[in-house]
Amino acid sequence: MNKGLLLVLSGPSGVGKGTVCSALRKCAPELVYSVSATTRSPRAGELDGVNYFFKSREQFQDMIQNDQLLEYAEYVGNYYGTPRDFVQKTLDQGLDIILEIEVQGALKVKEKFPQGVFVFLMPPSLQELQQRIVGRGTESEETIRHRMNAAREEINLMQHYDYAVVNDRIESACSRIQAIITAEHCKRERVMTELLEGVQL
Ligand SMILES: Nc1nc2c(ncn2[C@@H]2O[C@H](COP(=O)(O)OP(=O)(O)O)[C@@H](O)[C@H]2O)c(=O)[nH]1
Ligand SMILES: Nc1ncnc2c1ncn2[C@@H]1O[C@H](COP(=O)(O)OP(=O)(O)O)[C@@H](O)[C@H]1O
Repeated sequence: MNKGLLLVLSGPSGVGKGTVCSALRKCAPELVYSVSATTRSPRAGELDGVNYFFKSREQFQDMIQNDQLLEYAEYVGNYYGTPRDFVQKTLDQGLDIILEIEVQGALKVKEKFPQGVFVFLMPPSLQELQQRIVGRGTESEETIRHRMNAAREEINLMQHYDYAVVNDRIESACSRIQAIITAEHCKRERVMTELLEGVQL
């Protein structure tokens, strides 16, 4: 059986990763979403096991020690990580899975899974990015400053990704990501066909 596609959606905080993922859930319901573990406190409305698995620092350290995370990173004072088993099981079932993670973690996944598809979500401008973070109203002024500094560094790492998608309009960003998924499936099917036909690659 063909393995599923591992899609990594990354980009600076506030660019709209969560929003685009929510929209993708509606227009691409066949995609499976990886739920991360984090030491950050839940925001209003966030549920354990749905938005994140909320962990203490000790619990998170245990997950690291027991090799339960595919990758993890410290981001603005908190740990975030991808539970490994769920990703592996989903791919083994031939299903596509999407990881919505920050840039350091994405680059670690790339080392382990170079066959993954790495998509960098870009803001239309840095000014618009700041407006989105401020507009969301979930962060203090100091955290916003940290996140904007992190964003500048993260955008510099865009060249390590397979695709850059501008999140100007949510629907457009979703369509672009869906087109990438379709193209990657076609590419893999073609490679498989050529291999089966004994074509020299
Ligand atoms: N490396 C890594 N980053 C993650 C993971 N889960 C979430 N993140 C990223 O951590 C950053 C902060 O997430 P969060 O506190 O929820 O803020 P928000 O995404 O800006 O709303 C974002 O860039 C997330 O994409 C994960 O499992 N691993
Ligand atoms: N294409 C867009 N146009 C305008 N606002 C957007 C767009 N995408 C996201 N937003 C807004 O930007 C803010 C940050 O989005 P969010 O999905 O939380 O970002 P991230 O998950 O990357 O941190 C939210 O208030 C969201 O409603």
